[in-house]
Amino acid sequence: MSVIDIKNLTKDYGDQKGIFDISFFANAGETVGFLGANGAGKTTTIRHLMGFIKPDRGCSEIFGMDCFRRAADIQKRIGYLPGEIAFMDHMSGMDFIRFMAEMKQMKDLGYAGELIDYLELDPKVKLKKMSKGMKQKIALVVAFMQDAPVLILDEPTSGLDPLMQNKFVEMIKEEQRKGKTILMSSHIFEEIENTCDRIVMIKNGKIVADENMEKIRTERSKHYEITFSDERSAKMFQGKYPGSKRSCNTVCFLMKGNTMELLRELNRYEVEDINARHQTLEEVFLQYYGGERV
Ligand SMILES: Nc1ncnc2c1ncn2[C@@H]1O[C@H](COP(=O)(O)OP(=O)(O)OP(=O)(O)O)[C@@H](O)[C@H]1O
Repeated sequence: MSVIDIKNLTKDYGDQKGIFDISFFANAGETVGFLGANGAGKTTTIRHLMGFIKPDRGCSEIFGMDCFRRAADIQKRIGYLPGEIAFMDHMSGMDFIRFMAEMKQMKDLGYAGELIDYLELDPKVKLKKMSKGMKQKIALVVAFMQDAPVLILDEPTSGLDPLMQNKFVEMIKEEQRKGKTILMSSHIFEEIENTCDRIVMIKNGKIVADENMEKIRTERSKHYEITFSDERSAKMFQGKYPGSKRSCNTVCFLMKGNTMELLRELNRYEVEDINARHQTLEEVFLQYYGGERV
């Protein structure tokens, strides 16, 4: 059953800006990565889901409720992390967390306390004195603290250092174990690769890909970089692998399967070095969806 359902959603800001005829869903317990470059339309879509924007056409639903008409009901049931956080600067982090807890009619702040400790956050500091990363941690606490069944996270790791990004990935894995439905926007492939079941890609306000992560993982090729002892061998080898690229003695190419055949071929040359790795998610998308970066 789909928990989040977006159907033909359109918001036209003019000048080809906005989102156009967007449809996708997130099933119960699924983590969907919503990937796109700056200005692609991620925040606009997410703000529709939160009921902040009235669509020009189409609709979005969460738990079968129309996101715009039932905004108040929906917001209560969603852990939301906004892309840009409008903080009350005079408050301390803890004041803000309490304020948000009251808005959500939460009584127990026990889980919020656990999250504060986990994220190594000092919530006594005034918001106006907090760095971007500290504010992002506050936003994460607010999004996760009510243990909501649905999490909608707009660029959740923005401003976090690598250590905290790893901690965030662990937080997501814990939520997945609890069966949460998660929609998470990002322009960072690695973040999505490590956490999501499915990837929806948006470009210039339109959905250009909707792929199962497992399918991408099994279908991706390996990237080989082979350095030969001399340029002549590199040229001969390159001739047998159309599509490969050569620079001096080194040949690079993508290949799926057929490792034995490759080893037999390499056996005929003097090889100095072999480097093999899986294609990154970014490379897979560039291969399938055109040469432009997302
Ligand atoms: N209220 C608005 N009025 C006019 N144009 C808008 C409005 N909100 C967004 N846009 C435009 O719509 C497009 C999509 O913006 P959106 O914020 O959804 O992108 P995004 O994918 O979230 O980008 P980013 O990664 O930079 O946050 C952009 O060109 C933006 O300038």
